[in-house]
Amino acid sequence: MASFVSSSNVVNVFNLRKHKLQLVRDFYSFNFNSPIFTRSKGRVRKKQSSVVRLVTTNQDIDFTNPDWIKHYQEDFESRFNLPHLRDVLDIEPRLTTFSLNGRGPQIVDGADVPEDRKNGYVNEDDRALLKAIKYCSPNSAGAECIDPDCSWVEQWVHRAGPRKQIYFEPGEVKAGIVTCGGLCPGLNDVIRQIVITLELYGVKKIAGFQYGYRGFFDQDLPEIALSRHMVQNINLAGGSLLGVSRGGANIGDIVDSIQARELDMLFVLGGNGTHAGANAIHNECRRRKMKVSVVGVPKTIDNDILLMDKTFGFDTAVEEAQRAINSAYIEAHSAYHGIGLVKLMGRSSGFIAMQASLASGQIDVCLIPEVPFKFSGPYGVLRHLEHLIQTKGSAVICVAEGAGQDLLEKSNLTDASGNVILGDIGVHIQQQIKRHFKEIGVPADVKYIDPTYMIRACRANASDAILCTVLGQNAVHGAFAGYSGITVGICNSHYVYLPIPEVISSPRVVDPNSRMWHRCLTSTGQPDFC
Ligand SMILES: Nc1ncnc2c1ncn2[C@@H]1O[C@H](COP(=O)(O)OP(=O)(O)OP(=O)(O)O)[C@@H](O)[C@H]1O
Ligand SMILES: O=P(O)(O)OC[C@H]1O[C@](O)(CO)[C@@H](O)[C@@H]1O
Ligand SMILES: [Mg+2]
Repeated sequence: MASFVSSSNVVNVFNLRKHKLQLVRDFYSFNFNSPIFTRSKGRVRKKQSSVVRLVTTNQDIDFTNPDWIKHYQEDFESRFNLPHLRDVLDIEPRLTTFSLNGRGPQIVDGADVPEDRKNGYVNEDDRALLKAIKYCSPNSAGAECIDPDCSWVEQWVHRAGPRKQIYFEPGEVKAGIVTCGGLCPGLNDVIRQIVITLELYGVKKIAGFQYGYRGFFDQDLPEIALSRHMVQNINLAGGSLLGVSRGGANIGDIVDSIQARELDMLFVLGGNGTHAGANAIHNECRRRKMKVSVVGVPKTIDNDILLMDKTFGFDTAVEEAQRAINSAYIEAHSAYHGIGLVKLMGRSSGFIAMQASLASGQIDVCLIPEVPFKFSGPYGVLRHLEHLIQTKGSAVICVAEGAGQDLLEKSNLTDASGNVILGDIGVHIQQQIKRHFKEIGVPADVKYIDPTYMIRACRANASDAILCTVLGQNAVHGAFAGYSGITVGICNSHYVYLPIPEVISSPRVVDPNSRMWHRCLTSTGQPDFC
């Protein structure tokens, strides 16, 4: 069976549930020998009455149907429709208690909204455009096309922000916050902002759950009562006030615990795994007809959540990674035939390695999981290193932890959450380089730096701190608006709400055909290692 497209942004488009449209890799990588295309005056055209073959679905997109865009958009709209408590519960909204004037008096139940505050709320029907580029052809750099003619198809997603109508009585709300997975700069900023915004609505009971989902069932981990006073300065330090953990998420037990603790809202900060858990919690609450809003805030240093411009902590990680790269450069540059090697995080996505390489300008070779490479042989990395040593006298390599796993022995080991434990590509490369230069009789001074935990234990930089602030506020606005099973994000520079399944069906990855990867290659000057 054909595999799916690996470009994250194309995956978004085709990241479809059972009855949805799905296209196959060979279609989207434009296999021009495919029976569905013909060539005409150098342009690729689809053959008349061609219907793109679809996998795992009974439904095809027939691009010869003049209404296909309309159907596509209807389908898109239904996929991105936000799950709401109203869908399963008979509940009425009330006027918000959230004052747009910050410290101004809160609007009391039944009172008229003062004139000066009427225009500041986000309407439920407000939308933001997910994609901003119209590609002329599938051959345009980084093209994300739906049909072979790259037709312009508007894709609208829901705008985030405070609504005028809310679905909870703030004074009666008990809200919970939990942070799961690995650390990420900015976790404390988000916790802080959620607490502050909840209090602005008038919420008095805010519970922090300790060490990820474990905090819901481990009797030795009591809830932490959170208040503005308590979280005021937590953003000044990295880590998570609440602690994090992997594994141990039994959804039934967690929902029992939510029920027993009478939670009305749950804010879940975490990556793909955490969001899968949050969505399962949302579904179980829904099945039990519980009035609980479950809202995610994507936390992934790897930046591997679909559709989003970036996730919080990523910028900070890149900035920190540059320091390691700079050290590697100085070591390599100062040594006789110095080779600096830096391994950065990125299990399946090379964003940190790519961006840090671009930012530093000191990298000669950047290796990421999305782009296979040969290490030895005439077109391999080792041969290029020989060339760099001959011509420049030194070289610096940046490798993402998930890169080149095919060169290592598979361990089949997994961590507590079921994530595959990867082989150490950094150590492997270091050994290979040392051995190779010894074999060819050329001296090489290899210095290996692994700043893995240093880049994620630090506090958020300014741009991440702002992102965290907005995401934290929007998470609370989303819960009060009655949404559940959603997450917050920044898409195409606008803040939006997205249904969880749409952002976690696969990890977001670097598109090897994207402008950004090409810019990285321009910067490093590396050849294709294959
Ligand atoms: N498919 C799933 N369904 C329910 N819970 C899950 C699922 N996958 C992971 N979890 C739970 O979510 C929590 C976090 O998962 P994981 O360790 O994979 O981190 P993550 O959220 O992906 O963050 P990171 O980016 O740091 O890897 C764990 O407690 C794990 O048990
Ligand atoms: O050692 P830990 O805490 O499991 O985290 C390591 C993992 O965390 C990640 O940064 C994701 O958060 C991966 O890139 C990395 O493999
Ligand atoms: Mg994960």
